[in-house]
Amino acid sequence: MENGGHAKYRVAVIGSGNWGSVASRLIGSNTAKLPSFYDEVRMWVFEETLPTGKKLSESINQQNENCKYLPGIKLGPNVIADPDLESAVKDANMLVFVTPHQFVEGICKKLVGKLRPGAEAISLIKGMEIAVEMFSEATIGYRKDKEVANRWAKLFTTPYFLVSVAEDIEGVELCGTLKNIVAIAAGLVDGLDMGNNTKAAIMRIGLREMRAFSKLLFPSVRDNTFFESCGVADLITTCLGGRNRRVAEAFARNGGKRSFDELEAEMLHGQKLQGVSTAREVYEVLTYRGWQELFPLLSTVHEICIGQLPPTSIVEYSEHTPNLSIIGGPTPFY
Ligand SMILES: NC(=O)C1=CN([C@@H]2O[C@H](COP(=O)(O)OP(=O)(O)OC[C@H]3O[C@@H](n4cnc5c(N)ncnc54)[C@H](O)[C@@H]3O)[C@@H](O)[C@H]2O)C=CC1
Ligand SMILES: O=C(CO)COP(=O)(O)O
Repeated sequence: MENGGHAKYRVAVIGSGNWGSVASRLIGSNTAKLPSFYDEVRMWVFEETLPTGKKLSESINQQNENCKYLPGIKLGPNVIADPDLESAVKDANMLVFVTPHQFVEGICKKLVGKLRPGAEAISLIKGMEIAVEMFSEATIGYRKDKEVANRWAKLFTTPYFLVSVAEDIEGVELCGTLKNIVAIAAGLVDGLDMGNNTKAAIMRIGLREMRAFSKLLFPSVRDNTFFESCGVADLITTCLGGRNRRVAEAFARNGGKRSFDELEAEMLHGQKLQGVSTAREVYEVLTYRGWQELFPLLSTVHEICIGQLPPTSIVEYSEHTPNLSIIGGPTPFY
């Protein structure tokens, strides 16, 4: 019998970028200790050839380290890189999705019919400095089944990484998604040397728009979710230190003359920005629903990213947007 007659869980991580590698290390450290999990964690690697000519997956397995996306950090002996998606997931009953969001659809299509019956999945949100074991935290959103949510929390929790659960899948997901747009706005403010007061204002307005947009789309979204780690804490950390912020700062310093794509490739060496594409996707929703004027910050970020407005518009949008008093004042849904 497995685990004294109780179910035993096998984990596969789908993705091996910066956060994917951190997550695999964290999970591997727990599965090695917890009897209800198999030790081995398979990490699917989107295969790349390194400048040395070696395959990334081979290098990870030889060095026990992802030299491209998380250099200098050992992943743990039970983390195995696997470039074959089907082989990586075939025995797993707990799947951790952690790829840039633009690749998820293609990956899911390839997984159709390949998974174990009853396999559960989670999509990861936030937490970066934990690779060097600095204190951090995260939130898991769930619907109804708290026992399942708690099992996932157990898989991730360590003394330096605290994981809580919130019964609000949409709210947790939207926090993690929308804050990347606000981080672009924060980076623009940095690139324009506008200082901390302006940046704090942008973060506050951004948080309000995040909450309002989430609640308009999904009335079930809870206010409290925005005070969890996935909300205000994730927003602050991304606006202070993240990749979206950093590239947006460079974009503003270049007066918007070099594109985000170009700066991403130059500055991130294969890592991917999420804020620019998310801003576009959210803008499509805003346009479709006629909500643009209600969300001037979210709209303006997209218009700046595509070169329709200059970076300075991030603090000028109130002049362009007739309905702007809404940002400062109460509305039915803010
Ligand atoms: N890095 C962080 O601090 C955090 C990241 N996240 C989220 O985790 C997700 C993954 O981000 P990271 O692990 O940081 O990735 P990353 O940005 O460090 O690396 C990009 C990854 O995409 C892969 N890739 C490139 N082309 C691909 C393709 N065609 N198909 C599939 N994969 C491809 C690369 O091999 C690499 O693994 C993103 O949605 C991100 O927003 C969430 C929380 C924290
Ligand atoms: O949470 C993150 C991505 O979703 C991390 O933020 P950055 O990509 O801005 O570093």
